[in-house]
Amino acid sequence: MTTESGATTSPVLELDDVRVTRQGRDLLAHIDLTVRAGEHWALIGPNGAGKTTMLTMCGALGHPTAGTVTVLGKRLGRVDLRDLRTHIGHVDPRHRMLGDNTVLEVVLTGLTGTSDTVPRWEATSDEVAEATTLAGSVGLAARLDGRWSTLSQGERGRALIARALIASPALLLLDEPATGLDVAARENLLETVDALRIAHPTIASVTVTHHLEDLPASTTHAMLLRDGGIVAAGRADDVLTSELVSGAFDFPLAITRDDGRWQARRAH
Ligand SMILES: Nc1ncnc2c1ncn2[C@@H]1O[C@H](COP(=O)(O)OP(=O)(O)OP(=O)(O)O)[C@@H](O)[C@H]1O
Repeated sequence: MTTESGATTSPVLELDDVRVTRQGRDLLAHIDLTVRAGEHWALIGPNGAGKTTMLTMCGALGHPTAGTVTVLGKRLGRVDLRDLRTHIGHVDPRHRMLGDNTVLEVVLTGLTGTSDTVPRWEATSDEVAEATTLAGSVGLAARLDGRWSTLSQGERGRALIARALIASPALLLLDEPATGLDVAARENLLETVDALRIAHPTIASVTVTHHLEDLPASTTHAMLLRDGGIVAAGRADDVLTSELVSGAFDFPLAITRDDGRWQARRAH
């Protein structure tokens, strides 16, 4: 992103020659990534390519075996992981809620960074107002009192996005946000993501998916991963081509983009 003065903003997230080795095997190697404010990256690759491992590094949930991860100029390893995480909103549809809290309570747990309400912690009236506004912005205004156990998968996904946003993160990580959603719920979710990117223009995001159909139209950049390595990375239209995506999935695919959205079919 370029500011009005023409200066390029400093990166929100930087991975420099990252390697992750587990049980003697490289799950990721030679990974470089720079994400700037206002950029929305898609991380795409087949099963086992290393997407989740990479999101773990982006989210400061673990240390790389080699290389560096820097979030907002702070280097992982030099500062406390928990400090870095306060700037990162991580939306994982497999998120486990401990108690059967209401949507409003779930959104407020984004302020305490916990998976349940904290005893004796009470939100201020401003915080409750903000949580209410955010729940409304993801289409949950009528479900504020709805309990987690009664929410649909799509509603849970949207509640988790509001939960992530309440901490005003610089970086939003979305781990397969459309998984398990029916087509209407997916379209609602993607519209929500597009809208929040307009409402929060400086936020940066990284979204993991196997399906190009699950990418919001507001995606600006993409990285293709295969076997723990980068196949291609850069502007979405340069990376999400039939040739490069076919290479990443080792399968002949024809990629089209219509009205901002992508589609992948077998190439004949
Ligand atoms: N702690 C670990 N120890 C050993 N191997 C691991 C560990 N975590 C992940 N792996 C392996 O690393 C590879 C990459 O896993 P990862 O979950 O990052 O891939 P992915 O691209 O997210 O896959 P999927 O699309 O199936 O979710 C897989 O082969 C997985 O089995």
